[in-house]
Amino acid sequence: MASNSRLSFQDFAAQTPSAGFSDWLAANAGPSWAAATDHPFTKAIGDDTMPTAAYVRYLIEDYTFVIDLCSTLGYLVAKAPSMQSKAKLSAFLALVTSEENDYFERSFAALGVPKETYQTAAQGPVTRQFSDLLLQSAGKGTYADGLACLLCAEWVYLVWGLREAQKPRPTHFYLAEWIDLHAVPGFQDFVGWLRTEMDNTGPDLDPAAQDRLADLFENMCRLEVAFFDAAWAAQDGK
Ligand SMILES: Cc1ncc(CO)c(N)n1
Repeated sequence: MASNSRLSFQDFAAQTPSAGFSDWLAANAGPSWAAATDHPFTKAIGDDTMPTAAYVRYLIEDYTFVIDLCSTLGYLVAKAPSMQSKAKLSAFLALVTSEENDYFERSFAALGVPKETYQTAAQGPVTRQFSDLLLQSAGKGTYADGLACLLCAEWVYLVWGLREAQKPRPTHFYLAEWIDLHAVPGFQDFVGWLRTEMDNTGPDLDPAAQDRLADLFENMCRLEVAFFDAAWAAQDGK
């Protein structure tokens, strides 16, 4: 929705007093939010119907994204206003650089992707846009700008992860563990904290800054969709 036709946070909060700033961001992103969280790629993970070539394409792109995600978290640790916020963000950074990195290494080994390939892969156009948006927002924007982008990326993954976690786990460990990484209580807590942090930060911003965050969040949703599409849509060809 263009910013001139969007429901302002003030009007949203007046209509829905129980909702927070993060609810406004997701509601504003409407169709893109739904397309990202319901993407067929995510359902194929849980249904164990993922074509191997599509998952390999996805994982190689995602590893380049995750490296940039770690840099983004570094920017946010620097900009976070309190020790508590720095602790939450750096704990997540520690997890991504250890447990999640280990997941990638084991998955690439199982899928026969050599180290040289995934460590030096050039980003495709969608991943580059995606990483640029995250890095620019967190690096050059305000703490709230970077937070809005990170919230979108992690919340989208929590929503599909929790939904797919209700199905029996796929047999391939790299599919099963990708669901669990995004559905375990620790990840639920982190996304819950991101929402609370956004809910505490957003309402005090001026309306122009609030609109900027809504644009960032919506653009992130669109890029999440494009990211899944890029791995998924090419599957017939390869
Ligand atoms: C594209 C993308 N978005 C979000 C996440 C969750 O960190 C991820 N791994 N990849």
